[in-house]
Amino acid sequence: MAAQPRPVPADFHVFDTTLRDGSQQEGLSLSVADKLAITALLDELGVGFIEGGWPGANPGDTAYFAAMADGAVRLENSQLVSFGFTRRVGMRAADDPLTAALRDSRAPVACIVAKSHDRHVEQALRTTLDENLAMIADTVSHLRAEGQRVFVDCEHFFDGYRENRAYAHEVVRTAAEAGAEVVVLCDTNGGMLPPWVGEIVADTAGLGARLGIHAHNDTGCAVANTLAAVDAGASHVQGTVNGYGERTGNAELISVVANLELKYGWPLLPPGSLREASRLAHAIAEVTNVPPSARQPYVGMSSFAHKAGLHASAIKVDPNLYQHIDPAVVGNDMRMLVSDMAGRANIQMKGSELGFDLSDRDLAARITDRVKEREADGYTYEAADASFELLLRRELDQLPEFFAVHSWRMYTQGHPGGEGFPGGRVGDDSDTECTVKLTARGVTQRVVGEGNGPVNALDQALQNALLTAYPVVAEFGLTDYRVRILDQGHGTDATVRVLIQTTDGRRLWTTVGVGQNVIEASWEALSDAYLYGLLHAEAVDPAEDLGRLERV
Ligand SMILES: CC(=O)SCCNC(=O)CCNC(=O)[C@H](O)C(C)(C)COP(=O)(O)OP(=O)(O)OC[C@H]1O[C@@H](n2cnc3c(N)ncnc32)[C@H](O)[C@@H]1OP(=O)(O)O
Ligand SMILES: CC(=O)C(=O)O
Repeated sequence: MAAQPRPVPADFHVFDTTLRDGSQQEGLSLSVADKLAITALLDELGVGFIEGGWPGANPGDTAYFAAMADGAVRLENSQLVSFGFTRRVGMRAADDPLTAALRDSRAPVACIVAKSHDRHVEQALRTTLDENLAMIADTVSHLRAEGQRVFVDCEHFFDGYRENRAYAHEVVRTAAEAGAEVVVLCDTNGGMLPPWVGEIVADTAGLGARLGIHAHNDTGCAVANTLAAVDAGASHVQGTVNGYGERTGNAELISVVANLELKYGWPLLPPGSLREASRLAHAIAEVTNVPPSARQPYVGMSSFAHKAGLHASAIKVDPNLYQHIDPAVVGNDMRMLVSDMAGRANIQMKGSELGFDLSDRDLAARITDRVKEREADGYTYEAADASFELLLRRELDQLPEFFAVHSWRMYTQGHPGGEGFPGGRVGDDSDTECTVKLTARGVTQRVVGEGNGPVNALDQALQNALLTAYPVVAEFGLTDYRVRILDQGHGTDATVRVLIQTTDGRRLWTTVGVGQNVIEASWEALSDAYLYGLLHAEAVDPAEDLGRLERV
């Protein structure tokens, strides 16, 4: 582990702006209820400050602060922060309704954004450099007098420093002298690199103000820039969970904190909180409805997923050989992937994860070869764990026969004005039905399913045909269906891969099918989905015969 550069600064601040800057992300929109839910999760994570939004800027944010003031979420670890800007040009802070909204929010802390780049003052604010300083001093001292702690975000600080260092420093000095507790240096356009940030923060630290850092990720360096600022003297870090934010986002706060806790050895969150980080990051993603990135450092699904055979063979001896930390420290898990890059070790470890003893070298080698053969045909097992378990059981002869399919047939008929006809209306269905003949628990049936498309009809037919023998299949439902052409350029006779995700309301599983006929590939994935679901359903015994009732 890296050497500790210096002891943790006293009263180091972890400041979350998921609800304010995070919600400036394209496609992310939070209701008041969403914001309250995320507030509770952030408080559980244990960040020091939660910037909840901009009271007075929109009714939702005003309602959120009113709800917080009414005790909608009782904060155990965090302090609520309301965001706003300096008073308007030519006005008194005491007369500015948006400044009053900060106080009325009843948040104990206000964070106000101030211009610190001379060109922005003159071109965007359209005022003089002196008036901007007066706006900062007036707003900070007014809010202090009203009883709020005040942090100042210096917008475009780094770009401003490069064009007019003296003025950028004058802004920091003015804010601090007026009573700002922290002056936060913002890389608003996100164009900085770590050495530049380090140099500018070190130079600015000479002014004596307590400094913070707020970095955007436009160069892909937001977390690195945040750490560079901390190394140079910043003792307040701002960021968002899952890196949400304007354009390419903000510094990802869990990465920042995990780096400082685990690499520098600084205890920043309450004891035990970091172990909840993966769960909380995913819970927040559920609320924002933005799919979490699998490759997100520390908390992503793939952060500790191992695919290469060489990695797996070393990990079998000691997981730390290919992992920078123990995943449990951030509440994540190591996962072994099975693919054409697997060696015996991947297969053995995945097998043991699923409860199979594959320690026999020849057996493991045979299964590895089988996986590679199937992957060469287009199957993918890293994306379809359920199909891998079925393959394994088939190889081990440990797959009970839940049902035997004798035949299936698909019938689909279009009509003018319906789907598939030029000018036809989407949603005006063609007639699609599927007939399946199968035997389950001794009962043979021929059953028809209708659907709004072939896969839906297949699913309906299979479910109807299994219901008598296994009522539990009524709980199975498709949640995702993906088709990918594997050999592009082959036109309509290309090989396709179908991935189907299924749920029984408690868990999700994915199965794969491959073929030149998309319906056949779908059938393979679908029937394996039902097979896997039955295999893991409670109290289902395929050997129990329901009587040799032939219903054909
Ligand atoms: C870098 C950041 O991300 S800071 C956060 C930015 N977030 C947001 O903008 C989201 C919320 N914003 C809003 O809802 C609106 O922009 C409001 C309510 C704040 C202001 O709305 P409006 O009054 O209609 O003004 P509009 O957005 O068009 O322009 C901003 C005004 O604020 C002024 N302004 C910009 N920065 C500052 C500042 N730091 N201090 C004071 N005034 C400022 C601009 O000069 C402009 O003034 P003008 O109305 O005289 O032209
Ligand atoms: C304040 C802020 O969000 C920024 O400068 O990026």
